[in-house]
Order: sequence, then C-alpha cells, then structure tokens
Amino acid sequence: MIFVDNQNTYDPRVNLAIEEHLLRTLDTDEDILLFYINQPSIIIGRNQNTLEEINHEYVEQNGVHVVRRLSGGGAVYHDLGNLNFSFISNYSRDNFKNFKKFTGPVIEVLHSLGVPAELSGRNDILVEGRKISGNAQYTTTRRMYSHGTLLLNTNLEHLVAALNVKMSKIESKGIKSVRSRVANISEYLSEEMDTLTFRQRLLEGIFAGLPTIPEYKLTEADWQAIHKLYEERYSRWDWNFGHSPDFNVKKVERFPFGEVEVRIDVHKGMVEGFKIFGDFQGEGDIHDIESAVIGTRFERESLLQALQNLAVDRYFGGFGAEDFVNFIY
Ligand SMILES: Nc1ncnc2c1ncn2[C@@H]1O[C@H](COP(=O)(O)OC(=O)CCCC[C@@H]2CCSS2)[C@@H](O)[C@H]1O
Repeated sequence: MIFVDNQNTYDPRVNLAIEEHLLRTLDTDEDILLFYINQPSIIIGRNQNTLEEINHEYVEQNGVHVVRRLSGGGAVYHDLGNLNFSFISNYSRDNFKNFKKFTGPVIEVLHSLGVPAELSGRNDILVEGRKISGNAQYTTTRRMYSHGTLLLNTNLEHLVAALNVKMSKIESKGIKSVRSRVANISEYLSEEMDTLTFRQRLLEGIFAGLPTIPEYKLTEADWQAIHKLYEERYSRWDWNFGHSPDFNVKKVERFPFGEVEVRIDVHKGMVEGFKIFGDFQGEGDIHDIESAVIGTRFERESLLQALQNLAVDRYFGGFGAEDFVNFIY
C-alpha cells in the first residue's frame, strides 16, 4: 500500500478531484491510501437530489460548500474536525460492497486508541450505537475506492442544522439519506487530539510494522489533471446541483389574498414545468409568471432574476417577487 499526501488541501472540490484522479489515472495495481479534511461542506451522494438534502438557508448564510461525489449513498457534513479516508484498489467482486475489508484497519487503530468502534450491519462505524463514520464506494471497470468519514471533533449542531431540510413536499426518485444519531470520537479518547494528529495516528497504525511509509508524491502533471477535474466537475453547478434526478415540488398556502398552489417540475436542476392555481384575485394573466420562470435554474437567485421584470404583486395583490420566491423555494 502507498500513501498519497494531499498537501494540506482543505477545499472539498479539490480533494474529491484528487481522489477521482488517483482512481482513474494513476497507473498502478497498488492499493493507495488518501486522507483529506474539508472546510465546512455537505457532500452529496451521486444519485441524490441536492435540494432535498441541504438546508439551503443555513448553507448560504454560513458559506458551506455543497459538492456531489461519485459514490452513492447519503449526504454527510464535513468540517475541520472530520477526517476522511479513502482506500483506492483494484476492483474485484470480493472487494466491492465489502466494507469490512476497508474499515477493518481503521477500526483496529480506533481500538488501539481505546475507542470501542464496530462496523454496523450497513456501512457505518458505530460507537455505543452512535454513528462516527459513514462509508461509500465507487468503481470503474479496473479500480475502485472505498471511502469514509471519521467524526473526530465535528460541530454536531452545525452538522444537524446543515442537513435539516426545510423544503416541503418534494417528490423525486433521488436516494434519501438515512439520518442517524451521531457522535464524535473525541468523546472516547483519553487525550485531546487535533485532526492532523489523529490522521498521523491512523497512518502509523495502518502502516505499522514497516520501517518507512511508502509514499507517492503528486507531480505537476497530476496537479494539472486534478485541476481539470476541479474545473469540469466539482466546481460546477451542473454537477453539484443540476445532476439531481427529476423532481416535483408542490406548495400550497393560504394568504390574506387567497390560497395559492404551485406545482413545479424540475429536470436537471432547471424549471421545466410551472403551474399556479388558487382562488386569489389579481390583475394580469398568471401565465406571465409561469412562462417567466420556465427554463431558469431552480434556485433562489435565478428565480428572483426571472421575475425581476414582472410586477409580481399585481398578480396576487400585495405579494412581491421576493415573497413569491420565499414561498416556492
Ligand atoms: N461526517 C459524518 N460522518 C458520519 N455520519 C454523518 C456525517 N455527517 C452526517 N452524518 C449522519 O449520516 C447520515 C447520512 O447517512 P447515509 O448512510 O445516508 O450516508 C452516508 O453515510 C454516506 C457516507 C459518504 C462518505 C464519503 C467519504 C468521503 S466524502 S463523503 C446523516 O443524515 C447524518 O445523520
């Protein structure tokens, strides 16, 4: 096994690009171990509807990154107190969906630190029934990775808040996250440890018995390829939001001026269908609003922009564009 150092990158878009690059391009049959720590972010599963997984108000107010990964499964929250590990290896039927094989060495190190960790029936590592690690895998035809989180000292209030979705009545075929009770590993450690020291302990534990840790240093060419993946995938709205499965939103609310019901069809993150019903009365043809938003991104700023040239309050009587967007989004 070879260790790859990500050279103190804390940007989740770059870290996921490094991981994908190592998976796809590094020409080796060796197993690779990569660790990464991310600035506050939500990492969405490959087949999830991003909007169903994030508290977008919290995300916008706190500058949390939202990035989609290649592997399936649910959405997780990362901050500097969370360590991610990734084992990249040759694909085999035996390795794929085999979480025990990849979490085993990590669990062993946790035991040596006095943490009574165990693999759950699914793909979580638990301590006293609480989740300290979520795991997922992705495979190409030749190679695969099995990666997981480790909650060492994450702000759990932020974790819960960031993943607390407020948007109601969404229907989609997206994979839903499985909400769990979570805990920090630090609760179980007898000494205080920061995330980098914890990483070092894992590294030494996993490579125990070897005189030196075999390491591959990322080259200039590697960084160029990583940068390309960053640009073309992980920093793009189309990947992080637009890649979501189709979904429908239905909103109904009674306002002083009457009841409004809105039904929205979203395809690849864009508004494809938009219908307004209700017993409200106003001037103007409500179809103007419908046609203004069709074809825009289903996100606050784009919706507001689309409605900019319409005097929305004319249609509903005292209900402006901002109120309308707050209602539908
Ligand atoms: N960081 C972290 N670690 C463990 N559990 C978490 C975390 N954040 C949130 N959660 C809890 O897990 C569920 C989602 O569980 P669920 O089982 O739906 O999803 C996962 O576990 C996916 C793990 C992906 C790991 C990758 C490794 C490197 S990049 S991300 C969520 O609702 C919370 O209750």
